[in-house]
Amino acid sequence: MSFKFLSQKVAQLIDEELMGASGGFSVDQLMELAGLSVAQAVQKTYNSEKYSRVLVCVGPGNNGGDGLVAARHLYHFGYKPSLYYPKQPNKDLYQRLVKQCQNLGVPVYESAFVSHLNEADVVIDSVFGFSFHGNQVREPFKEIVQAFQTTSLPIVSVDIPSGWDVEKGPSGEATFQPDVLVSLTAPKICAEFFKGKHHFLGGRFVPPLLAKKYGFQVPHFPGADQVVELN
Ligand SMILES: NC(=O)C1=CN([C@@H]2O[C@H](COP(=O)(O)OP(=O)(O)OC[C@H]3O[C@@H](n4cnc5c(N)ncnc54)[C@H](O)[C@@H]3O)[C@@H](O)[C@H]2O)[C@H](O)CC1
Ligand SMILES: [K+]
Repeated sequence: MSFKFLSQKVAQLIDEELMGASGGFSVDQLMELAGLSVAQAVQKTYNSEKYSRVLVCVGPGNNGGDGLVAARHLYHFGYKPSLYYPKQPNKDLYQRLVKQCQNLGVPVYESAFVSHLNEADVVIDSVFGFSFHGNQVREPFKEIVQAFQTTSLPIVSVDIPSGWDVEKGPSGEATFQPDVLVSLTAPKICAEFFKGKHHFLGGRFVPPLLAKKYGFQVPHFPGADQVVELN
């Protein structure tokens, strides 16, 4: 199936429509399904024996929220997740998601990123999603993206490899290639520059009429899977 890639603007419009009066979803619901997709993509790709230590890098927006949800599911899937969360917004939803992880004994780190990275087997990049803008990554996230540039660990990027231009792709200080990309709702234009091993589509919540309105199709997801691998 040929795949339509969404522009940043359309991705934001779809997000708003899904969470508006016509869509009826709450952000909690979409984030829960998005985060579950990410956890399932990790489980399908990385064996929890060999890749048990998962460092989830959490950004300041909803992309970060997806990572918080994924961390919780990965714990229940038998992984040993930890959170690197250097800038925790004062927002009820994120605070509840962190609390849910802390109740499972998931460690939450706010500094010494590289030392925690060296303790991990796989890294989840849930720093920035489709609202990233500008060609400079501001601290405290610059350090994370710079480490993504040089680490030999497998990286799983949620929706957008963080620091990439949402449309132009690798740019400036973010030219790393994640092993896995989990596009949510539909791939964004930058996904055309993805050269990693596995491209999954997650976010199994798009009504066909909404997809039709924005000119894309929802592919067949196998059984009860929350992700489908795109070729
Ligand atoms: N329907 C869906 O597809 C859903 C997608 N989800 C996820 O939500 C993100 C988009 O979330 P949003 O809160 O709009 O923004 P981001 O998380 O992408 O990050 C924006 C955040 O980052 C800051 N920022 C922007 N540019 C920079 C920069 N150059 N340097 C430093 N900081 C920057 C900005 O201030 C914001 O705070 C989407 O990608 C999906 O992952 C939902 O979870 C579920 C529904
Ligand atoms: K990301």
